Amino acid sequence: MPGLPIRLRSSHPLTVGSFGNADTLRSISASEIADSCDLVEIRLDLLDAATRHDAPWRNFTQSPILFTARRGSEGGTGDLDADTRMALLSEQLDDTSLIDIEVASIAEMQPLIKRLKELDIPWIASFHDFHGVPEIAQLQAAKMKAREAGAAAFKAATELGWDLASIGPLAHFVANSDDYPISLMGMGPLAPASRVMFAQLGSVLNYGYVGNTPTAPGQWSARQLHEAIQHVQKRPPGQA
Ligand SMILES: O=C1C[C@@](O)(C(=O)O)C[C@@H](O)[C@@H]1O
Repeated sequence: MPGLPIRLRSSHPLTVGSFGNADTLRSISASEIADSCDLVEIRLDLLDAATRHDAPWRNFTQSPILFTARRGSEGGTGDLDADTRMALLSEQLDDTSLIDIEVASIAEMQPLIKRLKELDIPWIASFHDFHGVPEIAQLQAAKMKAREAGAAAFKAATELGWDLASIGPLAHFVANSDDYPISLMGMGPLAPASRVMFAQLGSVLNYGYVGNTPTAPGQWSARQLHEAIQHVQKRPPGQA
C-alpha cells in the first residue's frame, strides 16, 4: 500500500523536511517530524545501504514521504546511473507518497514512471541549476515537459547569488501557474527570503532541512520555514 496522500495546491504551500544525514533520520521522533514539516524528503542517494535497509522512515507514521534518488549532474551524490536510481526508488514504493524524478531523467526512467502510473503514485519532475538562474523560457519548457510526461508538479531550484534582477521573473513564473502546480526555490544567500516569498505566491512544495545538514545551499531549517510560511499572507487565487 503506498504512503499517506498529498494534495498539491498553490493556496496551501507545504513544507518539506529534507534529511542531509542518516544520524538524524535514525534518531528523530515521529512527532518532532510532524511538528516541523508537512512531509518528509528521503534523499536515497545520500544514504548508505545499511540505513536504506533499516528504513528508519517507517517510524514516521504521521508524515507523507517523498523519495528522491538525485542524478549526479543535478546535485546527487555518487553519480548513480538511471537503473540504480530506479532500483533505489522502486524498493520504497510501499512507503511512497510522492517521488522526485528530474525532467532530464524522464526519458531514461520511463519504466518507473509507468509503474507509478499503474500504482497511482504521484511524482514531481524537477530541475536544478547550482550556478545561476536560467531563462524563464527554459523553465517554461521544462514545466511543459513535466506536465506532458504526467508529473503532478514541476519543481525548480536555482542559484540566485545576489542577482536581484532574477527574482522578479521567477516570482511571476510561480505566481502565473494556477493551471499547473509549481514548486520553486532559490539557493544561495537569498534562498531563505526567496523560499518564503515563492511559497506566498503559490509554490506548492518548499524545502528546508531536518537535523543539522542542509541538502541545498542556503536552505534554512524546515521548522523555521514551516513557521514562516504559516505566518505570511498567501496570494489570493487569480492574483498574479
Ligand atoms: O530538489 C530538491 C530541492 C533542494 O535542492 C533545495 O533547494 O532545497 C533540496 C533537495 O534535497 C531536493 O531534492
